[in-house]
Amino acid sequence: MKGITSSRMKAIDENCEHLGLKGLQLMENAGAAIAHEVKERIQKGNVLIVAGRGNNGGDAFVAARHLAYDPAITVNIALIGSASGIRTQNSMHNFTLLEHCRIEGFIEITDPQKLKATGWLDDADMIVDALLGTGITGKVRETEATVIDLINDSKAPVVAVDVPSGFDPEGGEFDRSVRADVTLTFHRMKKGLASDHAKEYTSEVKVINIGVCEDAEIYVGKGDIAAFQTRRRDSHKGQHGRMLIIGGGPYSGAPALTAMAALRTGADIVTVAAPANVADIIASFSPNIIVKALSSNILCEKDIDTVAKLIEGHDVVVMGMGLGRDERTKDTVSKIVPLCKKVVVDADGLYGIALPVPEDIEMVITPHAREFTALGGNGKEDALEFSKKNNVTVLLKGREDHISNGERIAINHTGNPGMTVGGTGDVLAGIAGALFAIAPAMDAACGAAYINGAAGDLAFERRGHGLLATDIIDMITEVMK
Ligand SMILES: NC(=O)C1=CN([C@@H]2O[C@H](COP(=O)(O)OP(=O)(O)OC[C@H]3O[C@@H](n4cnc5c(N)ncnc54)[C@H](O)[C@@H]3O)[C@@H](O)[C@H]2O)[C@@H](O)CC1
Ligand SMILES: [K+]
Repeated sequence: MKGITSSRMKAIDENCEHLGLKGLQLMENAGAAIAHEVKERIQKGNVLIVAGRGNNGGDAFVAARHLAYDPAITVNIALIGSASGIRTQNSMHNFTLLEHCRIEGFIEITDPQKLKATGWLDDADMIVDALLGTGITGKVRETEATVIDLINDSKAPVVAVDVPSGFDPEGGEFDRSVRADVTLTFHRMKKGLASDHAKEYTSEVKVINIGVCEDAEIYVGKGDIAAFQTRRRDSHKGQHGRMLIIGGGPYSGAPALTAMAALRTGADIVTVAAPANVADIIASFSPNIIVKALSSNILCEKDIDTVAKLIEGHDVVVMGMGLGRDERTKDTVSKIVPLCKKVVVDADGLYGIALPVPEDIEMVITPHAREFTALGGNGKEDALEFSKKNNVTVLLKGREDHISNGERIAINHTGNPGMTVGGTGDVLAGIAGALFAIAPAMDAACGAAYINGAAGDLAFERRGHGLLATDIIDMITEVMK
């Protein structure tokens, strides 16, 4: 069973919130399921809840409330850190409710020895491990590290909440982890829990339905762009994407639109490699665009060395807009693809690519229905099948956009009929490239479809059916605020 990443889970949670399903409701279901599991395993006795200060701990506070109502069960709670340090509203809400419940003992732990001294670890018939969930970052720090060791030293069986604390939900290296007797993970299997080495820490993994709305998963929503809306304070130049556009020749506006859209999406550096006849025109659109002139009036084989050097200095290539369909250009496009690690192909570029895409290249394509058909995707074959068969992430544009990486399909509903004007596809490719420079292909394609459509909807509010591609670019920052 394949699992999902923590960021994907976060996006689903946030989409639920925007649909009106509160995180508090999901937390209630998660906590109730933990309590249910504990009671399945012990009918009476002492339960020790070890909680951290994030939502993972919040789930356990809910479980504590449910368990404390049972007269046969005694609940002790060890909170790592202090109550004032509880980081989320939902967790704090559920913590506060415990004042009105029959909790036997409560202690704030800043020194792990204090937990040892309570004797709770020895007396427990069951431990609920809710120190760290999908919010873990980096190596486990103190006090948590020693508390994990203490839980592992205890003889009591352990129910892990979402993931065993310390375990990397993404499947990467980790320093230490709780060894659980059962792991209750919420909504979907997490990527790390599905890995080969996981079982030693998780034992049996039960995937618990916590009532997520299906639409939050199928439709692209605000949650899908949340990860692109924040930046670390210590960010440095270039860290948010260097993008190379290969476009222009017969046309000059298209690559300029792509470049401006990418910059407004947050790309740090955007370079356009364009045929000599249009290079100066593209540069004249904006001083923010770096332009490199190619050898002649169309992209051709002579340009490959220049392009290869440029590719090395960029995270992602976006290719196709305004290139035209000269046979020499199509042939050159096909020779450039193998030089790329990450590439978005749009418009005329789609006529130069060979499918399936080799394993070591990550490609996003952004065809409309006619281009999709030209690539061999027939109307009946949906984006999912096509994507799987051809090792490519597809963003199939239409009244609703269908996006797939061969594993799942997402549908985007933002956008409006005003966006049939020329240039909107170039804008979309620019947004997709900027996001792909810093994120996995599927996340980038979903985010781009949403942002492009939502910016188009804002442009429509102001301009109606007379909206222009440049109006959409102007609205990108509003959507991403
Ligand atoms: N709507 C939602 O967001 C839902 C979230 N759920 C729960 O929420 C969890 C995720 O919650 P959060 O994002 O608040 O994160 P967590 O509760 O997993 O962890 C965050 C806390 O851990 C600390 N921390 C992070 N890395 C650390 C390290 N290496 N060493 C020591 N401390 C560290 C942080 O300072 C923070 O206090 C899930 O695992 C799940 O249990 C569930 O309630 C279901 C609904
Ligand atoms: K946990």
